[in-house]
Amino acid sequence: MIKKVDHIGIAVKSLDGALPFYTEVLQLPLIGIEEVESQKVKVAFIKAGETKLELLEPTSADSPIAKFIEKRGEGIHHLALGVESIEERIREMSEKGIRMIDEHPRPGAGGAEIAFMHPKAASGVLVELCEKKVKKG
Ligand SMILES: C[C@H](C(=O)O)C(=O)SCCNC(=O)CCNC(=O)[C@H](O)C(C)(C)COP(=O)(O)OP(=O)(O)OC[C@H]1O[C@@H](n2cnc3c(N)ncnc32)[C@H](O)[C@@H]1OP(=O)(O)O
Ligand SMILES: [Co+2]
Repeated sequence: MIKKVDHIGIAVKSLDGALPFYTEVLQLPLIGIEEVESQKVKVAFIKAGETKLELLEPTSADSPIAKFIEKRGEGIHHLALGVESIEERIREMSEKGIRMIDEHPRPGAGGAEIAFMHPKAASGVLVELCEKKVKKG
């Protein structure tokens, strides 16, 4: 069911302010930066050995990241688990009575499909299911 920890999401006020610690101090490679409009975030993926760090900057005041930072300050935001057949995984979770934020996958960064579970279902951890769609052809 779960292939790996795909990434750890970290809420930051600004990518410019947060990136140097990871890329210069820790010397971790920056994979890329992209905006995910539907989630109102700009994200920077950083390679960290077998997994990735995802720094998330809010792109509007009503971004979930802006709300999170307002309430809790910068810090670890979510845990993203790599899965296959994300639609089936969501169905499985719902059948197990797990409270899902997303009943259907939504577009995520890097062409992934993502779906969030409610933090209450996972002892206060926001868990993201993430399926990397392999580009055909
Ligand atoms: C694109 C990219 C990608 O990977 O592809 C991404 O990751 S996008 C990443 C950004 N997108 C998302 O996060 C989308 C999913 N998130 C959401 O739908 C929402 O942020 C949410 C439902 C988790 C929380 O919404 P909210 O803050 O308005 O709701 P509430 O304030 O009522 O929060 C409900 C309860 O969850 C808690 N809570 C809120 N956010 C978190 C969090 N990140 N981790 C753990 N607990 C959390 C609150 O403290 C509260 O607990 P208590 O009741 O005890 O106070
Ligand atoms: Co994520």
